[in-house]
Amino acid sequence: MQGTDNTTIKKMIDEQLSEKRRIHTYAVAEEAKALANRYGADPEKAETAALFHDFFRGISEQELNDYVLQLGFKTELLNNNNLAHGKIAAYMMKEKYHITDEDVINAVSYHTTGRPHMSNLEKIIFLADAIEPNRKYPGVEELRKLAYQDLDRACMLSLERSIDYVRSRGCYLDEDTVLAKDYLIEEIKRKEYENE
Ligand SMILES: Nc1ncnc2c1ncn2[C@@H]1O[C@H](COP(=O)(O)OP(=O)(O)O)[C@@H](O)[C@H]1O
Repeated sequence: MQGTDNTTIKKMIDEQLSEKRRIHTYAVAEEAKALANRYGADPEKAETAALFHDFFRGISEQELNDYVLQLGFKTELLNNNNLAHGKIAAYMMKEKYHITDEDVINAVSYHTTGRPHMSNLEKIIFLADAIEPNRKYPGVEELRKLAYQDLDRACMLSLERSIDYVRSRGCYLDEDTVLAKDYLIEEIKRKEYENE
């Protein structure tokens, strides 16, 4: 794959990320590789996307807002690192680290929200982030199990939970998650129909 190699990215992680984020990042990378092997995706690409997914999670609010404005992201991303960090990482992967693989870049860009028509790699990164072994929240075990049984249904479950969680907190809900869920409902129905 073109661009900065995974060994170099790991050195950057060791030097620049906090211990907690480093542990989470490496755990997502291991989980993503395992899911890639399970579903026939490329483990090296899965690792690259996982290594970058939270690389810009720790930037200051000022820096975050500068990126959002400079890059022309929607204003809802201002002061919203939950939604902005993946988009910023995706941009920096291309511009600074010369990663050219669009699937890897999209997997990072949409790892928080999901989106309709997600590729297998996008689904894998979305789920690996949600189920890596350090994650502890009600229902995580059910999702862990489902992730290795049915990629689409596992994504659906996690998307539904994200929507409920964000709504319950009264926060801005990015529509990509709702659109991703609606898309998967139809996709699951379509696959069932084809298999009948
Ligand atoms: N559609 C959405 N709109 C707003 N917030 C969301 C949406 N989807 C997820 N979130 C929230 O974004 C936060 C960050 O999630 P995530 O990117 O998975 O964490 P991290 O990248 O740090 O591992 C979570 O608290 C989640 O509830």
